[in-house]
Amino acid sequence: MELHVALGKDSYPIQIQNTLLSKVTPYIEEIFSGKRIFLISDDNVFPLYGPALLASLEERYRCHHLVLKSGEPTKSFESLPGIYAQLAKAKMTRSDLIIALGGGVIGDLVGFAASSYLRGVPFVQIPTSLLAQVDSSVGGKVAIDIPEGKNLVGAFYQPKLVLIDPDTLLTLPEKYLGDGMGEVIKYGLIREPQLFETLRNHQGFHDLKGLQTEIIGNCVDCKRKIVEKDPFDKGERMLLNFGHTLAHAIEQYYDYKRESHGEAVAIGMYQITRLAEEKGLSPKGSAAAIKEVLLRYGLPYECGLPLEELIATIGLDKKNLNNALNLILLKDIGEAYIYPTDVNFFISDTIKTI
Ligand SMILES: NC(=O)c1ccc[n+]([C@@H]2O[C@H](COP(=O)([O-])OP(=O)(O)OC[C@H]3O[C@@H](n4cnc5c(N)ncnc54)[C@H](O)[C@@H]3O)[C@@H](O)[C@H]2O)c1
Ligand SMILES: O=C(O)C(=O)C[C@@H](O)[C@H](O)[C@H](O)COP(=O)(O)O
Ligand SMILES: [Zn+2]
Repeated sequence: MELHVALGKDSYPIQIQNTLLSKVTPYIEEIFSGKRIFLISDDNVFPLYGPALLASLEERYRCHHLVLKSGEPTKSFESLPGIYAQLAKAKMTRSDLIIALGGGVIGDLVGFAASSYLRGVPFVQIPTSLLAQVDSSVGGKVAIDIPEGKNLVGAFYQPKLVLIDPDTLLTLPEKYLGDGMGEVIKYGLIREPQLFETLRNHQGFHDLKGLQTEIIGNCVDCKRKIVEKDPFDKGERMLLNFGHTLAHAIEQYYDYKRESHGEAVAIGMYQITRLAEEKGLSPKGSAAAIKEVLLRYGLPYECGLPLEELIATIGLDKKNLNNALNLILLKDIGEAYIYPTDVNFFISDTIKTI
């Protein structure tokens, strides 16, 4: 499947196809006429896919590479000096190309490094986790986490090309398939009721066999349409943040070391809907429907944190504009809306912990 993100001069193609990783050069050639490529990956992904990918690229390009420690803490300020130093050592210029090979951590971090080194070096996303294939590799949000909050330092910087090979999911550990399903369930809830129905009728990622590539395409296409209308997150794109106000606060609370992003989003979607139901802002029964599907995909719906512990971080949410906190709530399963409010929304007589 081929999709195209139409963003004027920042437009780019997305290829989704099995075994794609073994034949990337023609796709790279279409968007890049330079000579030098710098590939960045992590220490789980590189040993699996890096050597073969580099070998094929080296037939045509001069290649350099850097392997970073895997895990969310790598998506931090501390990783940047090392990346910039290696890019400088390789004499990378704005007419060269950076490739991010890995999950969302590598995509977000490398994308941010690419956006800032020389004020912008072109980059390509080759996502290898389910989460990165359905969500983070598309749309150009690149960022690092800081102790004060998730993704608080970043940029909008679109890749030149996204290459998605669902076969890489064969080596992805079960836990991270669950993480990706957190974002897949999000698409079902905000915009894709039929997808949600399909998810409701299956049990776990493996049970979706035969539908997996189609589901990845469905999610990417859903995100593509939203990003094309609102690339800079000023309105409709905020819907992609369903569950994320609480998710980001939970991740930050545990210093990005306990709940992974997909798990935190799962908890965030259920808990915000529970609060919204209590206030009559979402239909009764929607939180229960979310919980049922989360459990089917091995995802959590609570983490035992007192809500009041999260209020200060919620105040830093990026959807907070002109003193209004823009929450994303469900009008129905498959339809989300923006609800401008303030942190008092999170003060409830009955819901004290999430
Ligand atoms: N930019 C966006 O729009 C956006 C969207 C959603 C999430 N995110 C970000 O993405 C990050 C989470 O991404 P993630 O869940 O991919 O985490 P991750 O990058 O940490 O990858 C999860 C784990 O899987 C390993 N891995 C990846 N692909 C593999 C493969 N094919 N085989 C074996 N192991 C593999 C990684 O080494 C890592 O250990 C978070 O920082 C989140 O904020 C960004
Ligand atoms: O692309 C978007 O827009 C999203 O909100 C996708 C989210 O899944 C993703 O986690 C994103 O990084 C969150 O963005 P942020 O602006 O809230 O940091
Ligand atoms: Zn997310």
